[in-house]
Amino acid sequence: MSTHIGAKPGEIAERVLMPGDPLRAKWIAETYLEGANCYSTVRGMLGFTGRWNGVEVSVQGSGMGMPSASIYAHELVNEYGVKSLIRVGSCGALSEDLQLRDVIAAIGSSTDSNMNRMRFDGLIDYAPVADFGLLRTSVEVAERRGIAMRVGPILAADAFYTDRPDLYDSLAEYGVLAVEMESAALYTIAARFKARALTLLTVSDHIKTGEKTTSQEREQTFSQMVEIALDTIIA
Ligand SMILES: O=P(O)(O)O[C@H]1O[C@H](CO)[C@@H](O)[C@H]1O
Ligand SMILES: O=c1cc[nH]c(=O)[nH]1
Repeated sequence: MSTHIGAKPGEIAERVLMPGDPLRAKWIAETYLEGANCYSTVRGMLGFTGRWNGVEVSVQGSGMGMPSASIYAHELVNEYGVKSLIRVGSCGALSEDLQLRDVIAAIGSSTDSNMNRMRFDGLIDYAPVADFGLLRTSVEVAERRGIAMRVGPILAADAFYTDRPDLYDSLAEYGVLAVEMESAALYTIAARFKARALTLLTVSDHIKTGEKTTSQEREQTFSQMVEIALDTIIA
């Protein structure tokens, strides 16, 4: 086992879905994966492996925020040989034309995190981006399934509760669709260690209108996003 994941060697598939919420991981495993087995309960951050259409897929909770997600992405890739990671998360919509439950594929992720500034000595504003192959496949899968998925840039923020909503308005003017809390770190770690990563999101909150889904809905009802992610990761 690694420091934060209790799986034995070989228990985690090369293809992993990563929700922040460990109970969303459990719901995905129980709802979609054939023969799902729980390989880790360390810190309650559940992980499961099963099969989707005959292909081994794992689902690993990653917690909230970039420090937590970085730990899981780093250990999955470096200690368990994971090659493809698709985050399946919730987000707050910044763009007026998004509705609750819309699905987004994040082509790139701006961030207010300091992690990459430290990586590049504050000299480079590194641009974390999705793996093009996974992104292209997810678009094809969404089209095939008749799901109107939006593709665009998002923000990965350190804080869920912001003191600077004005910055969200500015970002929306620059085409940023939504805010979540992990994708910039996920894309950076995948790039650094030669893995593929994509973030898919479902709009759980609307920052402009104040509409929101319940915690139970965030845990157990984002099925369109999960189905796109599963078909994409085995393609
Ligand atoms: O629903 P998950 O995947 O946890 O994602 C979003 O929800 C959490 C905040 O409620 C943050 O982790 C954010 O990125
Ligand atoms: O980070 C997040 C996730 C969901 N909803 C938000 O408003 N922010």
